[in-house]
Amino acid sequence: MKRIAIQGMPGSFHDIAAHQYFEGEQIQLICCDTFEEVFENINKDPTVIGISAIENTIAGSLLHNYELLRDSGTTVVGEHKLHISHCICCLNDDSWDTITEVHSHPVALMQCRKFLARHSSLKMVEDDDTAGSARNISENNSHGVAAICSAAAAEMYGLKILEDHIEDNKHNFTRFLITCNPGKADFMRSLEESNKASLVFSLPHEEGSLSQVLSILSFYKINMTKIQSLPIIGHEWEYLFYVDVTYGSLTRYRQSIDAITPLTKELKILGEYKDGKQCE
Ligand SMILES: O=C(O)C(=O)C[C@]1(C(=O)O)C=C[C@@H](O)C=C1
Repeated sequence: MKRIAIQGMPGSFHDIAAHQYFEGEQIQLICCDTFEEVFENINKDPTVIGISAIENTIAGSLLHNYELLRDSGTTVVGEHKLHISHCICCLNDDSWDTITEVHSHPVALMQCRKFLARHSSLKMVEDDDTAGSARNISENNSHGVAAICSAAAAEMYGLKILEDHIEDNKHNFTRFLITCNPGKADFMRSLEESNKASLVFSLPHEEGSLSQVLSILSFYKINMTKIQSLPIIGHEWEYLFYVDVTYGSLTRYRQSIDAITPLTKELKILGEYKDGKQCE
């Protein structure tokens, strides 16, 4: 039985992602309130696997999770891309006329900005996760409160769906990273089958330093799929670059890493894994 730490309750999108990624396997969820707790669980017990959202196609990157990933010393061993669709739901005896508040995870609220602008009289309240918002309404019999969550979570907690598919764009996907203790990585994925890597490095403040790194990656036929810069706290105007690359040849990828290492500072490989398919 695999033990999977997620941020959120049963019925959250992390729960859905965990069950899809480990389809056909017996899993036990460790439901955490925060992403910090997810990484703490992996560090406390090396058999625990973590799943953390890292970016969404409407709301953008979950920047703090990049930092947590780097600082935790855990390794990325996989990814999962999940189609996200939200509904707004409430108690059975509530309706559009009686609800005054809407609760959800901040990233979920961001994905429904246009919908919420059309319902500007609703007070928005940020919560730990989408399913937790639904569960609270149900458990506390919260009249006048609605939740934004998946239709599955609405059903799980016995709530009535007022409107479905309320996200700003139907092409709404969240990418989740599967992380574990570095010593367990080889049990979780085969390096030979890997075709994607996540790296982080900083660069000297010199002309063309980033473009040199990118040129080398291109020379080795390494495709950069994402670049995210984040400030280095305490070093004003200096940045860490989080880069995702895909490759057809592990050898060429390794050669490219050897070639860029002297041009970068603090280069760290966060994980080498197989790219994830987009799932409904
Ligand atoms: O609240 C949930 O259901 C979650 O799983 C969290 C989360 C996130 O962290 O981005 C996951 C996927 C969606 O993008 C919205 C929220």
